[in-house]
Amino acid sequence: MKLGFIGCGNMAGAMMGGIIKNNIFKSEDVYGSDVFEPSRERVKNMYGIHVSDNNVDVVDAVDVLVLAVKPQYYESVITQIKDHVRADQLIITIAPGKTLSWLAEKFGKDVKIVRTMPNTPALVGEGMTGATPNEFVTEAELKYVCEILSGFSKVEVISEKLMDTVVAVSGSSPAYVFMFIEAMADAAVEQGMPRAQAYKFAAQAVMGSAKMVLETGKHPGELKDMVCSPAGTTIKAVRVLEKEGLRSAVIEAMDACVDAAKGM
Ligand SMILES: NC(=O)C1=CN([C@@H]2O[C@H](COP(=O)(O)OP(=O)(O)OC[C@H]3O[C@@H](n4cnc5c(N)ncnc54)[C@H](O)[C@@H]3O)[C@@H](O)[C@H]2O)C=CC1
Ligand SMILES: O=C(O)[C@@H]1CCC=N1
Repeated sequence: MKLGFIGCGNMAGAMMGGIIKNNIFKSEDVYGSDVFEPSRERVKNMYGIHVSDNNVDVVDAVDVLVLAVKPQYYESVITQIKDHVRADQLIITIAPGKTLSWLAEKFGKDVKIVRTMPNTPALVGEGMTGATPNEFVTEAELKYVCEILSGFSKVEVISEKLMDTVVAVSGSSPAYVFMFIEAMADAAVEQGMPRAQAYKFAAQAVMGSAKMVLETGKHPGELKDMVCSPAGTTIKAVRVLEKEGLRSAVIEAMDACVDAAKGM
């Protein structure tokens, strides 16, 4: 089997890395096309894949095709490739807002599509992906696509109506987490800690906390309570975070993210 990417930017690169490292595909079986030469050179040098400036070359060469361009280029790319897409090919999309019905209309024929939303922690093998198939994808094909996605992430098959939520809670959320880490590190630097060390402390605390949620199965509130000693340091910080509206800020930010996804 051969895998192709149209668009070889940040997200495609992160996906390729995990897929090749975990031997889901060998580099000689991975193809990528991009209009921008530095993008092509980057993935060629990093992963040793075949690259081309012609999207149709990639469509013709592969069994599974990932559309990894920005949402605003989806329509022109689909127009360019639709006559070359074969009925037995699997198409994976990664753009927010591009629904299965929108995609079906643009392809104008029966095409097997799995709509997904990955995230950039794929780059370090810790991605999270939501996936939803259209009616032409068999159970075995969906399982196969999930195996590919597992090369760089955990995978959940979800109903399409939750896809905009997945954009907010995992597609975009690494950006909010990076801001949180940056803010904690700024505070530590203010207190006198060297910056590199501050990032290490803050990032490891976030990673360990996330692992506790995933591995203990305990409610996040219970885990928070375990940190808050009576009359201790943490509860003072928690009080300020509540006063400054941390929860509300996060919820409003994610509502804005969902609205933006719906508008694409
Ligand atoms: N960056 C992220 O965290 C995530 C991105 N996505 C989605 O992944 C897709 C790609 O995003 P990024 O990788 O971040 O963007 P990017 O800008 O890093 O990469 C897109 C690539 O597509 C190329 N390109 C543009 N027009 C093209 C065309 N007509 N034919 C071939 N290549 C073309 C560009 O030269 C660029 O290298 C988008 O739909 C985005 O919404 C999804 C989840 C997370
Ligand atoms: O910001 C964006 O539009 C893309 C989709 C999810 C993450 N990045």
